[in-house]
Amino acid sequence: MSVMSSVIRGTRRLVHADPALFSNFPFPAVFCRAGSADSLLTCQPNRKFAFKHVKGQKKEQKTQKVKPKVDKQEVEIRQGMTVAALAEAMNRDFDHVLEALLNTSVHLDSLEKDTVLEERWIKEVVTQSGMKFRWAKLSASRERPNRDACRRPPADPTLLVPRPPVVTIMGHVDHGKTTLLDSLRKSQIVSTEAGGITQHIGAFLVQLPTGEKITFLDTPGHAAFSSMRARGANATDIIVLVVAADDGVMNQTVESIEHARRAKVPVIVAVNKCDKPHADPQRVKQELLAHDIVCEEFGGDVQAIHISALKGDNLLALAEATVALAEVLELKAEPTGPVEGLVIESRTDKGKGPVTTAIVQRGTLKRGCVLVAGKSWAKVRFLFDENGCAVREAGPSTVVEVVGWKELPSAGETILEVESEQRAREVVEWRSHDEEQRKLQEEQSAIEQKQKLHLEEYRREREGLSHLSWRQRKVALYRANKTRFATRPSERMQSDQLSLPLIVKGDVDGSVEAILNILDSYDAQQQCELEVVHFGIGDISENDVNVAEMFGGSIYGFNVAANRGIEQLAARKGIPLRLHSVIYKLVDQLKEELSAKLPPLVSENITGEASVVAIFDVTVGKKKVAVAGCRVQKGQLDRRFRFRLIRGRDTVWEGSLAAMRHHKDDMQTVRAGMECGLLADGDVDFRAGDIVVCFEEVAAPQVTSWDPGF
Ligand SMILES: Nc1nc2c(ncn2[C@@H]2O[C@H](COP(=O)(O)OP(=O)(O)OP(=O)(O)O)[C@@H](O)[C@H]2O)c(=O)[nH]1
Repeated sequence: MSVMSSVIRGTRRLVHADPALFSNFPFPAVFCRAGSADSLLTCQPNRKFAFKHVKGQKKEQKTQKVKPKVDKQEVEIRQGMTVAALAEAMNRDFDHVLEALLNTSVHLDSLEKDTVLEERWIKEVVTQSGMKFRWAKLSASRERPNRDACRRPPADPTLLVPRPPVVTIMGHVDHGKTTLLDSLRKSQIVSTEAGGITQHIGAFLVQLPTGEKITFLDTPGHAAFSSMRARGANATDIIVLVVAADDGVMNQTVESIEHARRAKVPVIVAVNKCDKPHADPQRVKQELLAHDIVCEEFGGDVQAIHISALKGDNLLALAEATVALAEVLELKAEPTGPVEGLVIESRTDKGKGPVTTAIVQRGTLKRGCVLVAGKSWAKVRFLFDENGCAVREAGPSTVVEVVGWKELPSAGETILEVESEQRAREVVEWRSHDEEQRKLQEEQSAIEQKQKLHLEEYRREREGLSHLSWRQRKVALYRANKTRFATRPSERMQSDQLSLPLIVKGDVDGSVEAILNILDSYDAQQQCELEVVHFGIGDISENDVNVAEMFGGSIYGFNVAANRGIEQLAARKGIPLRLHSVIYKLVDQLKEELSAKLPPLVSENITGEASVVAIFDVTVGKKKVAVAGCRVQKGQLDRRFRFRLIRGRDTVWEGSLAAMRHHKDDMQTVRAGMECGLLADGDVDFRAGDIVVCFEEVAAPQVTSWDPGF
């Protein structure tokens, strides 16, 4: 129960009080009647209540005014303190802070232990409690010396050695990227993929008969994974743009060209499916001109190789073109010194723990190296190549799986080698601190903004109540706020607004990111709110089910499993558990779930129209009522349906009929060309010349207006 409500409900009864009487007390005071004697109940900082007789005690009050100052308790305060932190700093409890804010504009019932308080309220609580505040030496901690790790300056050119190109294959869905990668590494990935869509970034090394090497990154083709592709492009030296010769330039072909341009990466065109009867490689090259990809035969510098990924035709020519371009680019890196690289993908492996696919960009990665990436660090325990074989080291342009991370770094993070575990901890700690400070500042300004709005609202509310006494005003405000309290997060489920809280789980970081990116496009909040309350990597856990239960939400998993126990738990709690391995099926089901939440759409089906020809008065019981004599002009009138009376452009009545007759017979339906008498259910002022429309109300299921684009 809130402090305010406990006050009003009489736990501490309010009687009239003159504020001047207790202006000297360190804490808001309230009067109450204790037994028969009028007593003043003051709430002292130590939260013990002291009773003092009011009658004839002016002398005593005067004495109090000149009381020598006692040493006030000092409270260390800082920006962004939560209610709990302030209470702890004051050595008081949560209720004490609430009570200190009782007569302020702060909405007490919206305060939780972890609510961040505005600076002036922190000060208010301290001074109201008869204490004094001292700013904590926050600035010292905020201005901590930067202990971050960063990339080294460019290497001395004499230390650089040639390195293999890192190549990303991009292109429109189904144009043959996976088949091309598959042919290049002679494996069978395409047949094992769920739904035929590549799900995460892998990588492998191709060696030409002449000894040159190429590192290929395997980038998913589906639209949902575009951020993953963009990341691939950023780690890449060359992009092989696959365009199907029978299909030509499509949306994602253009998107891939844009990625390449943004990342300033040169392109080689692989005109694929040239074995098909309707293949037209010339058309592809012409269409590419419109996107500033000018192939060599049109006088440009972009190589275009005609291939058949399926049959393996001309793949060597493609590889040779890649190596030739790499030579022009003079790709070099420094193989010594601290390692620098990039996380291409990250996932949690049941046996190995947090694992990343990483591309080495500088230095040579070895077992035992200490790495940092984002806010996690690793002492490299194992390195594996694309075939799952353990390797001792990985030089520039090599992609390896790194095992040994303490936490899972995110895809796209920079990997940097540091000298020791201690240094890694220091970097991670600094980054966490830095992020925390930044978050705090953002939160603080958001809170201040919110509180400003609250204050304005509060002032507006008070303006209307200025004629009331202090006590009446409090009661009125309390009553007015009751409705607002009813929509606190915990009670929001009772509000009219439809909502679908979601828990999203995925196998790898990139999958979760892809799903969240799709959810970002959700724009049907006015129909049903969609709120991701929790997301993460890994199989569905008991915690996920509990969170879903708490929020009344559904769990969506992508490429993850739920064991029998979890399934049973979810079923017992009535939590929808939706597991998918194909992204568009997941989205389809989400759209279905959203649509199912919407109320049916009621539409009107007009069945007939009649014109009012004359009005007759008939007696029903003792009452005279008007019957409209009509001629049906179109369709038919049906007594069971609803009717509308139209005069000129206005609708003057809408409702049901009490009776519909043809001559003396009660009719269920009356068709076009027939005459009938209509008696409305209720008083209706029919007039000759009015139009009567009969319509049926049809309820149809509503479909969410959200269109994620596939
Ligand atoms: N005839 C012919 N078919 C091909 C060729 N390359 C790919 N295909 C077929 O085209 C279809 C799509 O190929 P994928 O390799 O899955 O295409 P993708 O671009 O990787 O597709 P996503 O992973 O969905 O982005 C498959 O049925 C392949 O067998 C080719 O050179 N010739």
